[in-house]
Amino acid sequence: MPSFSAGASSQKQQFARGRQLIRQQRKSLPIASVEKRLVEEVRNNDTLIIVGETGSGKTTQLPQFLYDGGLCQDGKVIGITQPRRVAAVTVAKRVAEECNDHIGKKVGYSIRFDDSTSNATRIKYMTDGLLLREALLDPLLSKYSVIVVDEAHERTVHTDVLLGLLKKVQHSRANTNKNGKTLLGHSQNVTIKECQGIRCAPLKLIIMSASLDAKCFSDYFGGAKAVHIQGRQYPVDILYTYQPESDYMDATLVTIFQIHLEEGPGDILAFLTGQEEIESLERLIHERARLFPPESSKICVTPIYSSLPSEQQMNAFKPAPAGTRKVVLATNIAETSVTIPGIKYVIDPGMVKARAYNPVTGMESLIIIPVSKAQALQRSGRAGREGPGKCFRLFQESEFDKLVDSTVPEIKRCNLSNVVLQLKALGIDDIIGFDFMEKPSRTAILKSLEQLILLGALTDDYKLSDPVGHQMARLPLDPMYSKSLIVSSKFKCLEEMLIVVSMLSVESIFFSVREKLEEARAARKRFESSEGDHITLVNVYRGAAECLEKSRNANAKEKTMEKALNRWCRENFINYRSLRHARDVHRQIQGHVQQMGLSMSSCGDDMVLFRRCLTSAFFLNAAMRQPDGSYRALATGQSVQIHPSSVLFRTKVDCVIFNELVRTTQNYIKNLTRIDPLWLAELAPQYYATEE
Ligand SMILES: Nc1ncnc2c1ncn2[C@@H]1O[C@H](COP(=O)(O)OP(=O)(O)OP(=O)(O)O)[C@@H](O)[C@H]1O
Repeated sequence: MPSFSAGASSQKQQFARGRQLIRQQRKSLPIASVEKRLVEEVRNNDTLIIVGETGSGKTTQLPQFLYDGGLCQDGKVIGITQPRRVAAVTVAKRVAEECNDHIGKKVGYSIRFDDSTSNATRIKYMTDGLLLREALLDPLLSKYSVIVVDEAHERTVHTDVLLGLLKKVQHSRANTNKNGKTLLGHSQNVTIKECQGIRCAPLKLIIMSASLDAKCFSDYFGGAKAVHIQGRQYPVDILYTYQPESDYMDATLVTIFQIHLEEGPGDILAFLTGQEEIESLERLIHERARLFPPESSKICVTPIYSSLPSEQQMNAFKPAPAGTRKVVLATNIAETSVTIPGIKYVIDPGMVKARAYNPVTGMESLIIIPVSKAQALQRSGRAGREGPGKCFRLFQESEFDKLVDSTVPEIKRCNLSNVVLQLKALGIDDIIGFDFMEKPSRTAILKSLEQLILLGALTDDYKLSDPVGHQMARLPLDPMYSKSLIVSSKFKCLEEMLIVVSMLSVESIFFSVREKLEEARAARKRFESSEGDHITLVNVYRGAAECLEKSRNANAKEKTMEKALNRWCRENFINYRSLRHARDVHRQIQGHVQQMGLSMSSCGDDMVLFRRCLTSAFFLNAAMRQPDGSYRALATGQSVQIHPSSVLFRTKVDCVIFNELVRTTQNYIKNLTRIDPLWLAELAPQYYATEE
């Protein structure tokens, strides 16, 4: 059938209709009626807390109001931080569209490894982690007139550090105004020097969310004013189950099909806890959908989770093909801020994967726990954004009442090494005395200081070491991974370590399907190394690189090469999405290490050298086999088991290093490599050597 395109005049009409629609939508948002008042409040208060229902227009409208109200004079920028990359990108694109402009001009976004701003950008969406990094170079954040910390209720570790830092910056800028000279940190010369002589207008700070405890934030900011925006755009019906659900995955599957068969048009958004759950549910949906007669309406599934490459994440935001119902399977990255077009139904099983930390042992792990009331509210708020919606909570109403109001701030349940390293790099020396909104425990801070000294990032008197500490602070990675790259450059195996760090930053490189378990096992055998998972991952990455090299040599175009890689992945039961993401991360980190001047080198087939290097980097995560067959983590004394996904599962190696501890029914260690226990004292004498 021939395809037709609209003529120029009809295109113009369509465009005008689109603009008209956006204008109407903006006008109908609850926040629109209080525009003047909000701008006034921001003028009159240096710090303001804004609370308003999900979808009331806070994230997209407030920055535009402030821009129109003249708060970007003198080329200053309004910065809006988001806890998640996907929100920063999609909201910025929407606001650019509302401003009838291209992204990167008046409105832009900046996230790690992806900057879409220019000198013309006045409204800048970014992740909170990125603003922290900017503060390393510009301690007064002098280009910003206003900073909006959005979704502050999430209390991610970055948000909490940022709040403490912004409080300090506000104070410093006020003082700079008076004396023309200020001091942000207590001891770092660079910071003092850079701040001298800069005169900045006071920094306006706005804390925003649909579900935050305004009093708690107001107290922290010296009695800051809180403003409540009334009203929501569309109603969302909340439905609960009559009975408790024992298997939330199965309950989600059943609910998806119940909606598909019984409810009117509209897309579905279901929240799961991680990539593995999402991929397994995706398969189950496809299997069940095949049982329907071919003429019935179709389902199209799009996953969205943090380790999915950005352009694949964006598929969730595209409309489903005509006659199809879109089912978005998401982790909590789609829980706040985002508007996914088409979504009318939300399914919330009420569970989330969260970080947990034991400050005494210093061990961090991931556990699946019930969501908080604030999270449940945010999830239901993803419906009702373009029309009335429904939220199916897969638990009883009485269970909802038992949920905690808000999640324990991440800063209280994570390893603080990264936070401490960043604060040190910002010139803040007294970590225990730092004005955190909620102080992490003293034990946790001391533990991380100790870890950073052991990793060589801090000197014995708690100063950032030169060059290692400074280099580690520049890498956007967990300190242990940053250290592994620096160490590997000395061991002359940076190439291999770069692969390992990239592959470890994605979930589930291997996959298998129930009907093809044997085939998958055989395929995996081709990559397996009896030395452990790290070398196995290197083998997979190199196998993929060889496949790409072959098609490059055959002069294939980029698209054809990707297709060949996709095929190779399928044949080898490798997760194509994860591998692509790993290649992406690889490219980005490679850029960083090259900038730092680390020399690229490969150990070739000398895997003893590489295992020694792994030992030297991850010595804090070593475990020894016990007579009963279990393992004991040497740093913490915890009893652990090898995870069934490891190539070393069911082997009897004496000593291993590992990268991850997962707590389910027991403590499992994942991503292991066999090492010689004698290497520990030799390569990490600061930790293992005993006095003679
Ligand atoms: N990408 C988009 N496509 C279509 N409509 C959108 C889009 N982004 C926002 N909207 C519309 O703008 C409204 C306001 O969105 P906004 O993100 O500003 O609300 P919010 O108050 O910040 O919500 P939340 O607290 O959930 O982040 C949405 O409810 C929706 O109607």
